Amino acid sequence: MTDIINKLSDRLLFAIPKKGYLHEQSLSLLKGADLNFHRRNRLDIALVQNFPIALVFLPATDIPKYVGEGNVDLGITGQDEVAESEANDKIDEILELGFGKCELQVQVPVVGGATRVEELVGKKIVTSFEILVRKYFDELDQKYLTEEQKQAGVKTKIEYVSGSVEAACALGLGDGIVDLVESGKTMKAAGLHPISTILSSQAILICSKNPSDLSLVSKITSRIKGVIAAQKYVLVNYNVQRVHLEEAIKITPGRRAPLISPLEDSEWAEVQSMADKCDIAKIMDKLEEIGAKDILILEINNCRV
Ligand SMILES: Nc1ncnc2c1ncn2[C@@H]1O[C@H](COP(=O)(O)OP(=O)(O)OP(=O)(O)O)[C@@H](O)[C@H]1O
Ligand SMILES: O=P(O)(O)OC[C@H]1O[C@H](OP(=O)(O)OP(=O)(O)O)[C@H](O)[C@@H]1O
Repeated sequence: MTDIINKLSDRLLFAIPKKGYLHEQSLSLLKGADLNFHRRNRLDIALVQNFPIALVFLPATDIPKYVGEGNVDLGITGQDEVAESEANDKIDEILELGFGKCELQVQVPVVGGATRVEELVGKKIVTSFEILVRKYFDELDQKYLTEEQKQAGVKTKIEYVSGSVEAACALGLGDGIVDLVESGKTMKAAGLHPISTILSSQAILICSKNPSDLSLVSKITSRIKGVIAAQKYVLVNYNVQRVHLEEAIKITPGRRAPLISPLEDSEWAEVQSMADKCDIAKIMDKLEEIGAKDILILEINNCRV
């Protein structure tokens, strides 16, 4: 351990979620960006072999604090965690990473629960997002509590729990909860439904205000951008009769323009173009309709766009 710590000076410190939803995808981003490291068993620091970078594995919740205070230069965490740590002004959000997408929602029992969020004012809410929920209900309290209630010191009570928030209503701990929702399966299984959304979140790359090596931050950022773009796009390759080329270009306009190459048969051309992965089924249907042949969809390993 001490030998690693001695090697930390002069290295850019990059915080990675050590477990949970953001862990695996953060590791695959590092792999795609070709940051090679070996993490020794149970050690939360790993030196990157091909860059002067040290990875520090920390809970996603704590990463905004470390980056905001400048103890760590770069980090991956959720937008929800940055907001909950009130770190928005202390860090720079460099890049949305496109994973860890979820919503922070106010949820109540389907049977017998409140129907509107105003009905929860003055009651008890259970959450792991104490700060955000306090702010959210302070505004509602201001708006919906009567003057007499305010003077009597009535407030919506926010109760912190560290996990399994969805169990709170059934156990009688709260009248509603505020928790993250992705597929909605956890919420549904607990007999809850959402009545309001406080924020939408995804994983982000954040940077301290004074990173130790700005040019290395830019380099890592553009590598990570390349990995994300490669996941977003595919390469479409097909042959089409020249009489249909104009329509083909409309279907696959590419990011700048498609590459058109002549074929031995002068009535045909080969077209190559980048396309959004999520549109690909529709694009293939349309290409078939204009008689395109030999349509190939190729994964992109990495790119700079
Ligand atoms: N179901 C989910 N789908 C997508 N993203 C999620 C989901 N749950 C959490 N996240 C994102 O991952 C971040 C970390 O949440 P997670 O529940 O994995 O925390 P953890 O590291 O396991 O535990 P702790 O809350 O103790 O830090 C959240 O702040 C959020 O940005
Ligand atoms: O909408 P879903 O796809 O069901 O995902 C939402 C669940 O995921 C997270 O919990 P996690 O698994 O991290 O466990 P936790 O309850 O202990 O935080 C979150 O707190 C929800 O409970």
